[in-house]
Amino acid sequence: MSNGTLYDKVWEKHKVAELPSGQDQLFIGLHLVHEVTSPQAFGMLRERDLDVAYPNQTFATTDHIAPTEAEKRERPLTDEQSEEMLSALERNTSENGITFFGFESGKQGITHVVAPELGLSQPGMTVACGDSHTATHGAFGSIGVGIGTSQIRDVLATGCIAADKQKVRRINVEGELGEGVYAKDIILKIIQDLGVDGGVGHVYEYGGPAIEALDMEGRLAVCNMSIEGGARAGYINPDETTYEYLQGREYVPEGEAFEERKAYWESISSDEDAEYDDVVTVDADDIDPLITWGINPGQVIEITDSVPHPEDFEARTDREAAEQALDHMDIEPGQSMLGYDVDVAFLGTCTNGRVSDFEEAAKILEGNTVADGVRALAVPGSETVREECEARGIDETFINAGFQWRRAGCSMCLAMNDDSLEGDEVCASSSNRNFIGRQGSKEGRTVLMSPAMVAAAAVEGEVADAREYLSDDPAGSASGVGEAAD
Ligand SMILES: CC(C)[C@H](C(=O)O)[C@@H](O)C(=O)O
Ligand code: SF4
Repeated sequence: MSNGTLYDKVWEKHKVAELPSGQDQLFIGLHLVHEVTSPQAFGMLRERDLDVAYPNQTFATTDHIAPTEAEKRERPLTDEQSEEMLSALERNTSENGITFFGFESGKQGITHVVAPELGLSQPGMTVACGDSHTATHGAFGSIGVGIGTSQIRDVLATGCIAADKQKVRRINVEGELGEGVYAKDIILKIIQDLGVDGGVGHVYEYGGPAIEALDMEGRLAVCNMSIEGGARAGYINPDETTYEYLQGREYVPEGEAFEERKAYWESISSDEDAEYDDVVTVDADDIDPLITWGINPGQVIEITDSVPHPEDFEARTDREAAEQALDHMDIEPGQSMLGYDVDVAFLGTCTNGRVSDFEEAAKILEGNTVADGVRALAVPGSETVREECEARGIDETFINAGFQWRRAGCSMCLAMNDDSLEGDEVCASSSNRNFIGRQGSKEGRTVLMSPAMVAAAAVEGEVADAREYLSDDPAGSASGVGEAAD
């Protein structure tokens, strides 16, 4: 194929058959499993006396229910439902010969953090997981899809799913990010431009100079939130950054085998003259840090802008959503989000729980302390991330600033463990969803932002512009930054 996209090529290589339904039977190369969505699927296999078809291509970890306080990891877990899910996963994986990265393994963490760092996610693969953020793995140039329970059953039993091929939208991110502006801001900007439903029926191919300039961790953050933009998956063509990242990782072959694999990886990249169903351009030069003001990730503004009026939206549904958001967040149209009081600062998740995220935040925290009354949580995305941060002394910066330094898991991203908002607390969060009730309290309020912005909010006790802390000019002020960015 000379004018194909990566999506076309990888799809064709994994297509087993066309089904009478019109869907394709797609072979899945890597199946990732966690404790929340898998127990029922394993149960279905057991009922039919079926074996797991490809145990060697299936890897499990525990993340959503994982307690993040070391002493709460003792078994049995105090929360009965969590203990049940965890024991079920342990039994299901050991009975079926599936590798499980549990607490004792030293590799436990969020599925979408663990698989990339171990080198399990590789270019040209199809990756499936019973989790909507499986798009994350597309950062390597793979097709990562979130699947439901019956599809988990299908992958376990046959290695395949029935799937609809999507259209491909190329998103060119031109220019260069300014200081204090990150991958998270790129994806929030894309969602602001295209909307939370803009990607429906599509996968997003991200490219252009600003994407190519991102390291793998930044690319993972961008692809992670494809689903928040409504896309079925999101990916970035593999390049030297990808190959360099992969080399030497536990599940990546070495030597000649690596070179062979690399030749395949290069062959599946989108061709220069690939045809797309749609092409969109975003200019990275113009992006200021973004923060959400509402209750979905599309209700987002640049920090230098003010909260919109419901009348600014054309569609009635958007106007109503804006009214509901203003009411829930207790904010007024036209106001700035700068100065919005924050009770909790939460740094972690499969979007921004990697070493570089903690590193960026630590630059802001160095020599500063968390504001009085702010509860600040740093939750590494995996135990490997935690150990690396500790080896480099990054944890010290957090602890000295007044953050709690925790063990790995999803934590307050959706509060399936003990980490939860209380009452109408406001949380400055590096996560990916700000839906009502998402962080464990119905009245709780979530403001999504980059890790650096979370750190600045923790120090100020209110939403702040992290760039003030990064300015070389010690006299640099918020207004100075604002003027420069206008
Ligand atoms: C619990 C899980 C199924 C869910 C998902 O699918 O994404 C969770 O990870 C989330 O982020 O909301
Ligand atoms: S960190 Fe959040 S978004 Fe990611 S898998 Fe866990 S709950 Fe889902």
